[in-house]
Parts: sequence; structure tokens; C-alpha cells
Amino acid sequence: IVGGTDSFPGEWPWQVSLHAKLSRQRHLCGGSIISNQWILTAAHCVTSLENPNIWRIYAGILRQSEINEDTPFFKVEEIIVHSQYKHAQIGYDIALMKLAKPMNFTDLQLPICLPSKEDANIFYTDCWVIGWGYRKEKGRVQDILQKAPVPFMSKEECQARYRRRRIGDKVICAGYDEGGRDACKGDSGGPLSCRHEELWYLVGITSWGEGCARPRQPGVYTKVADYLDWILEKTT
Ligand SMILES: COC(=O)Nc1ccc2c(c1)CCCCCCC[C@H](NC(=O)/C=C/c1cc(Cl)ccc1-n1cnnn1)c1nc-2c(Cl)[nH]1
Repeated sequence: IVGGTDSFPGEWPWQVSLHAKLSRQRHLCGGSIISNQWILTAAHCVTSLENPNIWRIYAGILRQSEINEDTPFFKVEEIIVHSQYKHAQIGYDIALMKLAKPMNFTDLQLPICLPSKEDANIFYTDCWVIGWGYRKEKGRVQDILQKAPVPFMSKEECQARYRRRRIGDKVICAGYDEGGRDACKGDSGGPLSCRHEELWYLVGITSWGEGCARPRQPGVYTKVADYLDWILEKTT
């Protein structure tokens, strides 16, 4: 996250850190708890790493330094990538990870609400992008979970900013024309969380952008409200 601040313990209890253990283990992406057995993340995080056994999901943590060989993690039983996914810039950048065992909810690990279909066209005004990603384009994974407020941007405005690309219809853009606050490397797969009438909703999944926090280059997020049928089909 560029231009963010430290989060507090329990502030974003749905945020998880997805680690993969290949030769060694490291944070790869963010994800969101949507039920006691399902994590929602970005397809680009898991494609080419679709073997469930290499994944370790850490929930209820604020700091990456809380993770060591003794830290408990959730094993993954199944990974479901959207069948139409090809590249993040094209869209369908959404995937589900089924935990091997249902998790117990605590104050530090809780699900976030999925938006309802009626809310698909709400112009949210209180949205935050969260993650342990870089604070600048040439950076490194952060220890303390970062948060940054990002304003919604209309599809039209977003398409005008990304003139060389066709901005898909099932995406949301968020960011500042003057730049300065945005997601960055290591944040993808994580939530764009929006507060609406006292509840938090998973409005977007951090997907891609042209650089980090550059002026007039907003972040592009998978629009979760447009995938509710897919999520329900795959999780029930
Ligand atoms: C110590 O451990 C580490 O350093 N881990 C570790 C650390 C970092 C990474 C990995 C591992 C690779 C994950 C591979 C799959 C994921 C590959 C793509 C992914 N993208 C993003 O997270 C954000 C994109 C993004 C999203 C929005 Cl909304 C706006 C601007 C964005 N950016 C534009 N340019 N940069 N960001 C990424 N993530 C990383 C990189 Cl490197 N790129």
C-alpha cells in the first residue's frame, strides 16, 4: 500500500495473508474471509500455483513477523479459479480457496459481508485498500498491515485514464487523480473494503494498475457484486 498507515489489531479481521511454500515460504497475496471455510482472492495469485498443498493461509495477524514455523495456518483443500480468467487486465480476476477445515471465528478472524446484487451500483464513499504490499514501486513487503482510503472512480473516468486498455465491465476503479495512495506489489488478492450503513462489504478484489499511486492511474479491482452468482454456485 502506497500512502497508507498502520492498521490496528482486529481492524480488518477478514484480511488474510496467503503464503506459498516452494523452496522457501513467503507472502504472495492478500485474501478475504467470506465464510468459515472460504477465502476469496485474485485468480492471478493462484494461477500456476494451483497445487493446494503448497499454500498456507494466515488469519488473525497484524504483522508478518508474527509468522514463523510455529505459527498456526489454514491448509487449503481446493482452489477454484474463474474459468474465463486469462489475464488480470482482461478481467475475471477472481478465485476461491476452500480451507481443509472450517475456521473458528474470533475477534481477530471474522468474515466480511458480500455485497448484495441490489448494491451493485451503489457509489460507496468510505472504501479502504488494505495489505502488506510495497509502499513504493521498488519496495518490499511490509511488516504491519497497511490501510489507505481510496475514493471510488466512475467507469467512464477510469476508461479515460486507461485509454490504451479496455476497462472491463466487471471491475471497479479507485484512486486519486493526484496519485499518492494506492495498492502496490503484494497487495493483490486483498479486499477493497467499503463501509455502508454500519457494515463492511467486500466491494473489490485488488487486481492491477499501471504503476503504484501514479497520478491519473487508478487501481483496478474485481467488482465482487458482479460475481455473486459465481461465488454462490462454487461455495454451496
Ligand atoms: C518476501 O515476500 C515477498 O516479497 N513476496 C512478494 C511480494 C510482492 C509480490 C509477490 C511476492 C509475487 C506474487 C505473485 C502473484 C501476484 C502478481 C501481481 C501482484 N500485483 C500486486 O500485488 C498489485 C498490483 C496493483 C494493484 C492495484 Cl489495484 C494498483 C496497482 C498495482 N501495481 C502496479 N504495479 N505494482 N502494483 C504482485 N505481487 C508481487 C509482485 Cl512483485 N506483483
